[in-house]
Amino acid sequence: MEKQQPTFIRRRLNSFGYALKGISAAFRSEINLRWHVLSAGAAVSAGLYFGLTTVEWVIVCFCIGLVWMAELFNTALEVVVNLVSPEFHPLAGKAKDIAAGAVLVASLTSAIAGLLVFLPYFLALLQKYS
Ligand SMILES: Nc1ncnc2c1ncn2[C@@H]1O[C@H](COP(=O)(O)OP(=O)(O)OP(=O)(O)O)[C@@H](O)[C@H]1O
Repeated sequence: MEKQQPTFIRRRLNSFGYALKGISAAFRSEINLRWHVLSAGAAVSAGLYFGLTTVEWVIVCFCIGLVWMAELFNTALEVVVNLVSPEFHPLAGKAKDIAAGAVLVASLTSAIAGLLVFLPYFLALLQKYS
C-alpha cells in the first residue's frame, strides 16, 4: 500500500516544530541568547511601566527580533563552521568573526533605538522625583 503523504497543514506544523527545536537548542547552548532574553524582558517591563505608544512598541519588538535573529544565525553559522572546519583555519575564524560582527551591529542598532525610545521617559521620571 502506498504511504500517505503528510498534508499541507501537517508539513507546516512540522516545520514550525523544527524551528522551535532549533530555537530551544540554541537557547540551551548559547549563554548570549539567555542574556538577550533577559534584556528583552527588561525592555518589555519598562515599556509596560512607561506605557509606550504603538509605534514605540513596534520599534522595541523589531529591535528584540533583530537581535535574536542575528544571534540565531550566528549560532547556526558557528555550528556549521565547527562541522566543516573543526581544525584551526583562517577562513573558519573569519566566518565566525563576521557573524559575530553581525550580532554586534544588531545589538548596537537596538541599543541606540532603545535609548531614543526610553531616554525621554527616564528623564521625565527623574524630573518627577527630583
Ligand atoms: N576553526 C577555527 N579556526 C580559526 N579560528 C577560529 C576557529 N574557531 C574559532 N576561531 C576564532 O575564535 C573565536 C571564538 O570562537 P568560538 O567558536 O569560541 O566563538 P565565540 O565567538 O566564542 O562564540 P560564542 O561565545 O557565541 O559561542 C572566533 O571568533 C574566531 O576568531
